Amino acid sequence: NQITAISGLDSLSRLSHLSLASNRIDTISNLTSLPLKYLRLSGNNIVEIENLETLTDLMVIDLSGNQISRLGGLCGHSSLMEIYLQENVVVEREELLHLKELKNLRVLSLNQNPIDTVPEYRSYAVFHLPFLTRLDGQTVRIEEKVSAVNRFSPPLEVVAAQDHRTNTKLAVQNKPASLRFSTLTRLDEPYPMLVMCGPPGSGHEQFVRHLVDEFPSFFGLGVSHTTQPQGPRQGHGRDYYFIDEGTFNRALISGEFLETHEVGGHRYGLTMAAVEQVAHQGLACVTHMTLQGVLTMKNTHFEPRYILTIPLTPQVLTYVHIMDLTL
Ligand SMILES: Nc1ncnc2c1ncn2[C@@H]1O[C@H](COP(=O)(O)OP(=O)(O)OP(=O)(O)O)[C@@H](O)[C@H]1O
Repeated sequence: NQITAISGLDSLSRLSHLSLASNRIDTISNLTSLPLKYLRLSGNNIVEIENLETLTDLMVIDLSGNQISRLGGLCGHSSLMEIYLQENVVVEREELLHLKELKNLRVLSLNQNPIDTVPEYRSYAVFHLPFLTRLDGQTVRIEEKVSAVNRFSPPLEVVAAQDHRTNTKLAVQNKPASLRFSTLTRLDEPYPMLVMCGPPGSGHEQFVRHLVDEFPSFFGLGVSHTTQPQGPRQGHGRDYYFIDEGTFNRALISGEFLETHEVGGHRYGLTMAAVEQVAHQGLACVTHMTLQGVLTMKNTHFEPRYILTIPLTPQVLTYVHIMDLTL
């Protein structure tokens, strides 16, 4: 039809299905008093999803074929099960975050929107809207859900495996083979190495330092490289090798690292050379790292002993629980 505005429906106090598709409506209005469950406004000129706050029973909304770019107006509609928004102008994938709280949402269509071409859009949607069963007309497969989680919130094992794969590949490709002191030990007796780990603030770093100070004829510190700025009490080559992002990347690409990890926006990595430097002195290498670093080390040919330190404060115990420790 040629309807340009919604009006005259106020008295329909039992109206649950309404279709005003293929008209010339540009604003959603005058629906607030209706107990709508199904609302079809496809093929209009609507720019904004608005004035729907009171439609708390809404289960299906079809706004396909409009000019909509933002999804904020759908937030809070917890009874919504199906949203049709194909052929609109949604660009930003962050718009999907407005739908995160819609726990009953099973079907979402956003095909033929610019968002369609945003890299990893589907995976992003599947990750943030885990209850969806159909997205853009296709069933959401369990494999997609798993790979979306691995992409956007990967379990430590996955991060560690990827880290190990990268470092091993680069080391094999870009580093000449050389005789290593750490591998000159007998086959039945691998190079002795100790890795301390624990949640932030657990004191594993001080523990390592005490070990090296008290038993200098047995332990040597495997000093990691980091992009974190050097603190006033920290020594270059003693606590860490403090390097910038570019130097870290070059070392990574040339296959220097056994493992790398990012903590709090800073990067950390233990190089083969750092271990070799200790092995060369006939000492056992002791070092400290995060849990993911440990999991990467477990993929290497080294067979360190691992010690986990956990201060028994409630915050740290929560952290340990979150990390799902399976050392
Ligand atoms: N090569 C590495 N790989 C992975 N993690 C590392 C590596 N080197 C250091 N880390 C870890 O990075 C984290 C941050 O290091 P940082 O020196 O900032 O310690 P911190 O903030 O003082 O924390 P803590 O109190 O746990 O020592 C620590 O848990 C440290 O063990």
